[in-house]
Amino acid sequence: MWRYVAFFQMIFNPAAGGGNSVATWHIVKDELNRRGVDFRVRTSKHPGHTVELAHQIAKFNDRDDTVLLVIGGDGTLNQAVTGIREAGNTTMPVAYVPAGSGNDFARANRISKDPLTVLDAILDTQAPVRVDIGEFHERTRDQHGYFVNNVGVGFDAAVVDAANQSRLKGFLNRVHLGTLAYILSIFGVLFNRHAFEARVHVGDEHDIIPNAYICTTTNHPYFGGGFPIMPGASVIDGQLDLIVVEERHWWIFIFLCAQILLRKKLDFEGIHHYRAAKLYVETSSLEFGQMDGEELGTRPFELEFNVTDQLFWMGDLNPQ
Ligand SMILES: Nc1ncnc2c1ncn2[C@@H]1O[C@H](COP(=O)(O)OP(=O)(O)OP(=O)(O)O)[C@@H](O)[C@H]1O
Repeated sequence: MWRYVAFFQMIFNPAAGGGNSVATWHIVKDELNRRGVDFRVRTSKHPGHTVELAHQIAKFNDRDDTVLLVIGGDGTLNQAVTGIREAGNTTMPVAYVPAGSGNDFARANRISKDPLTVLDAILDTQAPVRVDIGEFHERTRDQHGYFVNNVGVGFDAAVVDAANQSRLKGFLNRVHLGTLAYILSIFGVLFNRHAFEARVHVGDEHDIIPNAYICTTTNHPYFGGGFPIMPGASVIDGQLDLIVVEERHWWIFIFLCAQILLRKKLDFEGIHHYRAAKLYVETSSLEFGQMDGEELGTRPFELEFNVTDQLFWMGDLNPQ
C-alpha cells in the first residue's frame, strides 16, 4: 500500500518562526516542482486555521496514498495532528518540515533543520512509522486535545505566555535567536514565581505536592526550544513522562534549572518523576497552562493524560 507517495497535501504557516518559514516554503515548493512531485498547498490564514485545514483534508481525502506535509513550528504540527484526529482519520500520515522557532518535536526526532535534507528523507520514505503523541482531557472546561511535545502547568506555561506577549519575540525570531525570547521570559517569570498544590494520580500512586512550580507532562526530552527537561523520555516507548519540580528557595530553583541545562541526571529531593501511559494531574489554584507552546489560558486544571500514536512519514525513525 505504501510503496511510494503519490500525493502531498500541504499546510504551510507563514507566521511560524517569526515569518522565517516563508523561505522554507519556497525551498520546499521549488524542490517539489523540480522533482515533478504532485502536491496541493493550503496556507494557514489565521491562528488556529491549521486545525480546520487538516480536518478538511483528512475528512474529505479519497486517496489512500495521501500524506499531509506540514511546514511550520510545533504549534502548527500540533494543530495539523489535532485536525486529523478530530476528523477521525487514523491512517493519514504526517510529514513535517520544521520551520518554527522552538522546533522541539524535530529536535526530539532528529529531524534536520535543513529543508532539503528533510525533504529528501520524506521523499525516500517507503512506509509510515508510528510515533507516540499525548492526548488530554481537561475536566474543568471539558477540553480535549492532543500534543506532540508537552502540556505544562505553572512555570513553563507562564514562560510561554510571557514569550508570546513579548514584543522582542518577532525580532529575535527574524535574527534566528528565537530561543533567546524564552530565556529572557524565564528571568521575568522567575521574579514573579509562586508555588501551587499539585495532586498526582499514577496507577496506585496518589501524591500531593504542596509547593509545585513546574508540572509538565512530556512526550520527549525537550521543551521551550531545546531545554532537555526529561532526558530519558522517548516518543516510541508508549508512555508519557510527568515531571513536577518543587519550589523551595530561589537559589535551589536556579541550581535545578542549571542541572537541566547541563543535561545532568535529575535525581534530587524536590523533583518528582512519573512515567506511565495514563496520568492524572490536578491543581486547586488558578495557573497558567500551555500545550506545545500554545497558551491554554489560566484556570484550575484537572488533566487526564493518555498516550496514543500518530503515523508519521519521516524516513528512518531516529528518536532520542
Ligand atoms: N496566518 C497566520 N497569521 C498569524 N498567526 C498564525 C497564522 N497561521 C497560524 N498562525 C499561528 O502561528 C502560531 C505560531 O505557529 P508555530 O507554533 O508553528 O510557530 P513558532 O511559534 O514560531 O514555532 P515553535 O512552536 O516551534 O516555537 C500558532 O499559534 C498558529 O495558530
